[in-house]
Amino acid sequence: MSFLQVTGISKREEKGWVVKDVSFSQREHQKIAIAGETGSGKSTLLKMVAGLVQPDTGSIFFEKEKVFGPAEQLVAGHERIAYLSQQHELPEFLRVEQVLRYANTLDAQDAEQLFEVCRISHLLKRRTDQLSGGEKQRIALARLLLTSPGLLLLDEPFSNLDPLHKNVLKTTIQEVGETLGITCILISHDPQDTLSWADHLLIMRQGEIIQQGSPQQVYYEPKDEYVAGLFGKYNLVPAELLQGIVSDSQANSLFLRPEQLTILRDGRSGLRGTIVGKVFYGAYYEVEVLLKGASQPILVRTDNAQLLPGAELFLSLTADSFWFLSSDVV
Ligand SMILES: Nc1ncnc2c1ncn2[C@@H]1O[C@H](COP(=O)(O)OP(=O)(O)OP(=O)(O)O)[C@@H](O)[C@H]1O
Repeated sequence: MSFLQVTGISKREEKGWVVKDVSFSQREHQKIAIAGETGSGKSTLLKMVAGLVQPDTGSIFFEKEKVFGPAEQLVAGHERIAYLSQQHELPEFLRVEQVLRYANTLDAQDAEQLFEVCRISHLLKRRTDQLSGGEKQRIALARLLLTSPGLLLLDEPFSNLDPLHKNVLKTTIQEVGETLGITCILISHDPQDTLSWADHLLIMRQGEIIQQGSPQQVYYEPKDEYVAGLFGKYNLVPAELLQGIVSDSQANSLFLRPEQLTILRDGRSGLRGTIVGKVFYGAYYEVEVLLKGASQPILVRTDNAQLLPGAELFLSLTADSFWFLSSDVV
């Protein structure tokens, strides 16, 4: 049996199913991220895994033992599973070291290492009302880790953090896995967080897991436009524009991320088009190209600052393989 085995769990509230027949498994040290639109059931799923919300059906086994819900035991939760919520509440007007001392189950050396990993060693003498949001979040994380969990569940840990604090916390979470050997599941809205960190992604919609796979699979081969849109911009090139370029095109449209197209200024082959718009994003430009015969422009990523609206060009496809999607709007 897996490290974590979730089988057929569901949760119903007044308005209907919030989580519906969800099953997945996790190996020790495997990094799983959950993505999905707001209200798709991500937090409820994670709280059921933590033993904080009672599932209506199904079972959760962690390290071969059943995880009981709050209706099945006196104190909600599981002592080896830690859940870091979006609202990181710390007791007020205490020194950080006092807050941490109450939670500590580690010896002094291990606790010190943990404070280093969480980058809070310099904050121990501060009072909890003298901390930034990012510092509070790292202390709340350290407080959970002091209980030596085997599984750490992170529910939108980066929400409300500025880029600087977010980067520190991202590095911290990376090191929590590597240095302390703790297995994590992370919920995040931001594709940058999930794609770069996870080994495996679970995509939720209306309480169900609708796709799962590696970040590369989900990013380049999304099941539908809902999944595609969760991970950034994309193009659907109609099959009729691809004749002579992609031989196996079906009735569906070719799915391409903006970086899977290359602009050839002096080309003679590929998809012919005209630049109709251009936006600067710092590290790159995004140009809108209206293909010959198309009604909607497609997006192409480039670092060429010289390309201006009105320029005619050819686009070559740099995708390793082709992925087709129905272009029906979901
Ligand atoms: N205790 C509850 N009672 C009634 N409805 C609930 C309860 N908890 C969650 N819901 C509803 O279930 C749905 C899923 O909520 P959940 O918080 O799990 O989604 P989410 O994907 O984590 O959303 P977000 O990204 O906004 O945090 C929402 O429509 C929410 O309003």
